[in-house]
Amino acid sequence: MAKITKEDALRYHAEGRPGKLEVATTKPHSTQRDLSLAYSPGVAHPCLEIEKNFDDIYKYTSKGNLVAVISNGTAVLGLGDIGAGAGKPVMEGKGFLFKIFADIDVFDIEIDNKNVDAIVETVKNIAVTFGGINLEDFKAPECFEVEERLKREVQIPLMHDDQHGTAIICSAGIINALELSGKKLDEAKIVISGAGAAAIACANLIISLGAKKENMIMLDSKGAIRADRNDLNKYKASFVTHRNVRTLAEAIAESDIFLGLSQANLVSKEMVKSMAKNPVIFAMANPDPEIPYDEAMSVRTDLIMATGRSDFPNQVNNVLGFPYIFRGALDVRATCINEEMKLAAVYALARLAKEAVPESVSKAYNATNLIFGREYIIPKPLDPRLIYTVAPAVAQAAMDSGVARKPIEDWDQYKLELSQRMGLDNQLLHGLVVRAKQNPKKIVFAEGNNLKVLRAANEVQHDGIAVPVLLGNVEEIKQLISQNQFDLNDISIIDPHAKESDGTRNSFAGLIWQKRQRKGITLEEANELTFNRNYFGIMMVDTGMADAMISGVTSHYGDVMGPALRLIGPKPNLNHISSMYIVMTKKGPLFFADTSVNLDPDVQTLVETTLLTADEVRKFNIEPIIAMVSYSNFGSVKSSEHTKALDRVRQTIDYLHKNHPELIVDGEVQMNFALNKELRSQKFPFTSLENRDVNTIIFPNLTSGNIAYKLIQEIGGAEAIGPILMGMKKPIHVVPTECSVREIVNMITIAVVDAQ
Ligand SMILES: NC(=O)C1=CN([C@@H]2O[C@H](COP(=O)(O)OP(=O)(O)OC[C@H]3O[C@@H](n4cnc5c(N)ncnc54)[C@H](OP(=O)(O)O)[C@@H]3O)[C@@H](O)[C@H]2O)C=CC1
Ligand SMILES: CC(=O)C(=O)O
Ligand SMILES: [Mg+2]
Repeated sequence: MAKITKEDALRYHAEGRPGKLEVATTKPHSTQRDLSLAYSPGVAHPCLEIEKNFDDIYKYTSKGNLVAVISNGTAVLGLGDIGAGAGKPVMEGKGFLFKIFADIDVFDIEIDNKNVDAIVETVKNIAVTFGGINLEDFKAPECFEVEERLKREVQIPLMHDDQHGTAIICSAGIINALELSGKKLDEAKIVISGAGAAAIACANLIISLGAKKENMIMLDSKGAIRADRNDLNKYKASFVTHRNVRTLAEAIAESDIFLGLSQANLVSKEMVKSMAKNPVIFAMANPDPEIPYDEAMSVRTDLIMATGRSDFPNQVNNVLGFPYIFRGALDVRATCINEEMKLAAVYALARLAKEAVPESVSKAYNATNLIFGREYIIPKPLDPRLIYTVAPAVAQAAMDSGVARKPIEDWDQYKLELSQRMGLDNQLLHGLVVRAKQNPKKIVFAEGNNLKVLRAANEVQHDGIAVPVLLGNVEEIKQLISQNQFDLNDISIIDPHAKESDGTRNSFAGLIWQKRQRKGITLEEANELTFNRNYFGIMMVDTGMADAMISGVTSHYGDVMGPALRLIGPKPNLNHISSMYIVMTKKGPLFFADTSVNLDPDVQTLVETTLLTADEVRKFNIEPIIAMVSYSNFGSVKSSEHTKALDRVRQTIDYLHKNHPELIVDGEVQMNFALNKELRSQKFPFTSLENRDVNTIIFPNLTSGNIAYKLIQEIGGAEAIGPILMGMKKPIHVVPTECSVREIVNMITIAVVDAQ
């Protein structure tokens, strides 16, 4: 990552609207009526309802999703006591992270006061506004009393994040680091630099996970916390060491773990060298760690190193926790954030780091090595799974420990809602996944040795969506599986070139020859073709050894489609096959056809495409409302020798209106009139589309269909799933070479549902 300069950071904050947050409205406000509803007189009604029943505040106001990030600026990052106003960029930053990672709205509140009574009184008095309270960057020891007292005063989730958020992430990282270094927490010698908010909380949480207090040495700005010191507050005093050490250099020698929650540049290379074998260093001071990552790593190779920084591996930062801890707590309307909820977050994070990383995360970090190991012990902040992994774990723990006032009943639905909040998913795909899981089918992957394909196979097998069969060299595939730590040990792998496949290949060769002997193919040629994995996979589907095939990541479209058409071909009543893309727009899914097969369709092909598409759309439990688009509206362009494509559309519509009156289809219509029903019904009120939302678009030819879906994918940012081949006797699907793992997974899901 390129280095960030002071100028970059200042410009980022100053340009445009200064700061990083604004307030947005959530209700219509374009008419006088809207204003009367939003404010006086309409607003009086929700006020009176809340007066009658306080819980209605969650129904009629933003309280349930609103968190206060509150600070007095006394321990801002590792910058120290810089004052309430100077801390505001950090608090706005925290609001920013709450929003982007968990869709939680934040007001940042800076309290210009260091007096504990005044702080407690202020927070207590404003708590009614909020669903939760995140205390931030209050220094120790005052922070402990502030939090303890406020927890008694308010009945909403409240947490001092520098204490507990940090402790949760640090503990998850420590669990995984020790697993890799082969050490036990209850035997580990631990040095903690810092005896403030974060340090004390981290020490306490790892103790509750098994670490021994007697194996710890804690240091503050004056050196080791020893029994002979008379300047210790009660929190520090509980960590006194009886070993005869005073300095960090003495304490760190032969230790197993160093936790830094103090200040930059306190640890030297010599100190790193002096640690025990396979040491773990978490230098978490911000913005600069106790020792820079590179410096520590240059000293020894057996070190597992983490910092609070995003520009090095293993960022231990509380951003991995607070958005999701509060999300889970708010969603069950918890009365507090208790120990059970914190531990649930620890284990959820530690577990997640061991799961295969989605391709989107590797891409976001431009990394190929995000595999559980020394350089990846903790999930990455941009991992989209965090929200639906950590938040439900916290919510469940709140319910189990009896502090949830609004328990979650349908966990699948809750996880879907979490994904939807973040725009990660939509109803249609979720419905398909549920259906696929009910009856997972055997899917053969022609390109079993491709990493993207393997990742997709790993995901669908793990999620129970499909039973993958991989084609390719067994040794090569097994090596890729183990290198990438995919959970695919029991997967079936078939190598068409292997001796064991001879029998299957011979029978496929015979079948191919039977099908193609009058098309000039000899038995020898047929035999040769069976070594090709696309032919082999197609024949597996043809003979029922698999339910569907996916290929295309490394093959040309024609190299898969050609043999598929020749060997399997269209269903008996059809002359053509056709293809469809599902384009996921903000307004819901749109079905586009034909996008990939028929270049210049005649009327019969257009009719078949429309009927096939209608059938396919119904499979998603959606009634197709079909517009046949063109550059003309219902006859506005006169027919001539230059309007052949348009005339074919018109003839198709005539045919469908006569022969399929049950189908809701009309045209020819321009795209804007197709998609905008108000516009359409004003100008063309006579159409059989009536005042309906069109969800299916039939294009006059492949050129326009293909351009349209790619345009909306690139410029509109819509996700597109396809091409879904329609009309084949058996399902064969060809994904585009540039497709992502997510697109392959989507395609497999559809293939499974198609094959059910
Ligand atoms: N990575 C992450 O996610 C997080 C990192 N942090 C970082 O942890 C650090 C501490 O934050 P926080 O606990 O909130 O702040 P506090 O002010 O509560 O604590 C700071 C502690 O650091 C100690 N300290 C200062 N100088 C030294 C020194 N030379 N040697 C040893 N200890 C020293 C202080 O000692 P004394 O008691 O004597 O003053 C104090 O105990 C900050 O750098 C912060 O950025 C915090 C939260 C999250
Ligand atoms: C990350 C954070 O909260 C801190 O450094 O204070
Ligand atoms: Mg902080």
